[in-house]
Amino acid sequence: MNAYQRERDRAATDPAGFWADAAQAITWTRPPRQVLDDARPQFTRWFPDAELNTSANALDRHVDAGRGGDVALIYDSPVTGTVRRFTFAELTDEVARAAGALAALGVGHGDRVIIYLPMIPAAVVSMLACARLGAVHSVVFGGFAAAELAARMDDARAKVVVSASCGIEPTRIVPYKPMLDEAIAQATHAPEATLIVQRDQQRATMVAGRDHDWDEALAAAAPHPPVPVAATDPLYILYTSGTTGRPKGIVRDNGGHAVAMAWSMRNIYDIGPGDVMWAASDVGWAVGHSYTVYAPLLAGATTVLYEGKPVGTPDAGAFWRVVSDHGVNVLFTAPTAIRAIRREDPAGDLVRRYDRASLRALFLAGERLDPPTYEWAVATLGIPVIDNYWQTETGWPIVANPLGLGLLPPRAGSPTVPIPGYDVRVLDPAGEPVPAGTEGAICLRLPLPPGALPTLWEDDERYVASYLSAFDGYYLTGDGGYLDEDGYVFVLGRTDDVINVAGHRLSTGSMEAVLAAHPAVAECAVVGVADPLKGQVPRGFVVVKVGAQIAPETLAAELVAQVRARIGPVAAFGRVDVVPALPKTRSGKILRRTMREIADGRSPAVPPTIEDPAVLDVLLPVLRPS
Ligand SMILES: CCC(=O)SCCNC(=O)CCNC(=O)[C@H](O)C(C)(C)COP(=O)(O)OP(=O)(O)OC[C@H]1O[C@@H](n2cnc3c(N)ncnc32)[C@H](O)[C@@H]1OP(=O)(O)O
Repeated sequence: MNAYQRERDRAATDPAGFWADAAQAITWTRPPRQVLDDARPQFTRWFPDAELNTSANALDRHVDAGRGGDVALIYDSPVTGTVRRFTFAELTDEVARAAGALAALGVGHGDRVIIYLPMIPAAVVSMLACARLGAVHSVVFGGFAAAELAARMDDARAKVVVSASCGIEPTRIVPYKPMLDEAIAQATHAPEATLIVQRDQQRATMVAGRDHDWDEALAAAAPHPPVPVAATDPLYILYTSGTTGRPKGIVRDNGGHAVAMAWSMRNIYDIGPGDVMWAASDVGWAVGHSYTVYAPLLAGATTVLYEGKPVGTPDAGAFWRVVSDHGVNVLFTAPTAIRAIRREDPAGDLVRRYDRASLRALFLAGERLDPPTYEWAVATLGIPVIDNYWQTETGWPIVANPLGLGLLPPRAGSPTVPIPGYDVRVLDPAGEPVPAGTEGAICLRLPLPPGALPTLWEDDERYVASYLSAFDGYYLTGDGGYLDEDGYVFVLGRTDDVINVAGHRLSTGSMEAVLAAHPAVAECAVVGVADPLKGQVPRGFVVVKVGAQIAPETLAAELVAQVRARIGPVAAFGRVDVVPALPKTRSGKILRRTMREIADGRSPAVPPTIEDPAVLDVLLPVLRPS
């Protein structure tokens, strides 16, 4: 029996003992006596009687252990030409002062703080400052527009927003502050105050009495000590797209999260004190939360915060330059980033230009890892390339090849095996496990392990309806796939209308809501179609109202602009076709899956309940231009 099998079996047969041992990696202000509270099986709570502070575990603990001079955070920003290193002592001091500044604005235990920032140190600092106060942060990715930001402010009822004057994209300055002002104007629960990082590239106009300068506030603040919180208290809310337009507020607790992060660093990513981990994901995504901010610091490792892109800042060698400059041991990114690099540097000339001796493994997640990208990375880098499958909801890998426990033989197309703590089952529509090799719904037998979502923010009902109601006793991932006879997991893709664009999970429903709001649109559908770079991109199809006087190209341009303005550039919504009708079932359900299959060049599954098959014949040349 190998180390993986031993850990997997122990987590399955003795979860309390397994996670009690894992909890030893954390410093508790009140150690757990109870590991698992399963009294309400749909609402498992981990370490229900324990107390800790996550920020103290990520920072102060390492300073107290004499490692204050070790580097905690490297900020590398090719877009500003800056590299800055923070030791654990310096980062602790900065975070304590940021916590003091937030406290001076009235933020305390349980209050919500929205963080809308580019990839600058203030993003990491403000997340950890919230954690220090026992406040709940909610980071919103900068590529979302004002309406999306306002929706999150309202749902979280945020007291304070931390933001910046601008972000810096390779070809333009993105003014964040006007977007924030617009969101505050739209929100029904406007925050009481904001803390704004003024960047020299574009300074922001401040609203007197509401907006406070980040640098000045931190300089004036008294350092705040860590506040012990219940392990079950929320650490953060991270909104993610569901099938409807309304985002889901994924809740992460403090205790289970800290334990899961620490366990995963050692056993999956093989990272410990003194190592350098670089998760090249925006902190607005789950990978950024878990593996750019919390997990490396909890493990006492150095993390890299990169304000740049895989290509264009300045070229496709950027990732290997960062690896070489900072001695990165493990790089974690999304397949789309590797596809972008490969497209510009197919022969790997730029890869070979840099010393990558430190790099032990490349982890990839966020979307399906297509075989050509995997094979290119293996051949070009000559190190293990490890697919890992998880979700914003789980916060850490469900399926991976656990480097720290000893790599298992990889199998093409599989992210390998379920991680200890996750009981992965594939079910048929009746909820029965299917035989090996048979496709079905990928589900997780309850309870979910520590670190996975305990519920949705103030919405237990939606949590149950979204994830737990399809099959009694199981969490529904929303992905389809199969297990092979050796338990390797194969993930085939979403079974609902959620799409994945460049590793960003997006709702087609929210895009359809924007299209439907146009006065000339009678009906619409948005489907995700295959894209060689981004994995998927959304395509819109609209039917105009009888008598609407608008040229199709004008309507299309207006709709593209409106999706960008309402959802943001992250949607990558660039194409709308005006069509005479949409294919539907007799009960009126639009056949989005059939449309997607045609657009992707596959043989479409046309249900016998289709209302008018002739509609598909008319759509064919639009969906699949020859
Ligand atoms: C396992 C759990 C999870 O799945 S967590 C999610 C994991 N996913 C990820 O980490 C995302 C991976 N993807 C990426 O990091 C990016 O897509 C990479 C590969 C770096 C490419 O970035 P980029 O060239 O900006 O393309 P994109 O498609 O992301 O951007 C689309 C438009 O949005 C813009 N944008 C992007 N970031 C920001 C930002 N922080 N602030 C403001 N705007 C932003 C981009 O400029 C781009 O705009 P435009 O359409 O070109 O005008």
